[in-house]
Amino acid sequence: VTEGATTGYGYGVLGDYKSLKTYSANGTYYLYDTTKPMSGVIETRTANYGSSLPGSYSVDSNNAFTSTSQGADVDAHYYAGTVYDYYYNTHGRNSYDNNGATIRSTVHYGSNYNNAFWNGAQMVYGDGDGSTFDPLSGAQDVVAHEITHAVIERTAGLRYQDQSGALNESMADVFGYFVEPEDFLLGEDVYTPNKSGDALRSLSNPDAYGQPSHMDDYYYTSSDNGGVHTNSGIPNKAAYLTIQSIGKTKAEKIYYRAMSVYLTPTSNFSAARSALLQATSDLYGTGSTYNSVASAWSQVGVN
Ligand SMILES: O=C(NO)[C@]12CC[C@H](CC1)C2
Ligand SMILES: [Ca+2]
Ligand SMILES: [Zn+2]
Repeated sequence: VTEGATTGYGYGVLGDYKSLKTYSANGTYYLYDTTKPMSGVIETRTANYGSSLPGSYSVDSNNAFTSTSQGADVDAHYYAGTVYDYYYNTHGRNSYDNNGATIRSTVHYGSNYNNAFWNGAQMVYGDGDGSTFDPLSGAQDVVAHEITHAVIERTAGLRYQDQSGALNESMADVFGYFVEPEDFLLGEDVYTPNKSGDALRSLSNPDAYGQPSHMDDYYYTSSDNGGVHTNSGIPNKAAYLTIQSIGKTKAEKIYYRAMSVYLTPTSNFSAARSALLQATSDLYGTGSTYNSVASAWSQVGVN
């Protein structure tokens, strides 16, 4: 009986063909990728529309994950692999813990669940209700957003409340862009499947989706941990302005260094500006690049 790493294929949430790193044992194929230079693996599971985690392995009898219900599994697995590759190839980081930890994802969580989250140990994705969301693993920027929450937990540890919480959200969105830089939108591939041209958030125009893009419009609220998904618009806009002025290649190095070296659990927006400027100085000195970062944060009212 053959056992070991295999290559299968499947169709993602949007019906797109994807090659998959699978594992074969006892005539069953698993979404279980052993090919990365990590001590762990990339594994994808299903909660089978329930809420107990981690659920059972996503399997297939012939290594062809082609049924409609397998789209969420296919994309969670494939995009987890691309996000792993991004952090390893671009920043030399080996998984979210920088020690090759297994990246575990569970899809088909709950019923018509319009959300996704990192629960401290793994990724969890709902299928959406087909109106607000398609299965959420169908968006590479969402998968990158979630895995970045895990990275943040192991680095800056930004407390999920008020300004540090909004920074946490913003860093997750910004790395969602760095991984999927085709637009400055977040979640557009799975958000409102029956409506085109919209998204969950925009880095370039936070205001288009009800987020502030300047400190003057900071939203003081007790809900959503102090509006973490609203006030993230302010650092998101600063990131957009930074990327537009110095380019993605420099920006992602600055953001990764700030996240992994300088930010702390209680960093607020002003501390983020300082962390990013310190990272910029470390990497590129205090010339035009430095001035561009400073200007971006001044333009959103953070000094
Ligand atoms: O921003 C988020 N979590 O903090 C979202 C909400 C919908 C997408 C999946 C998870 C992004
Ligand atoms: Ca996007
Ligand atoms: Zn988030």
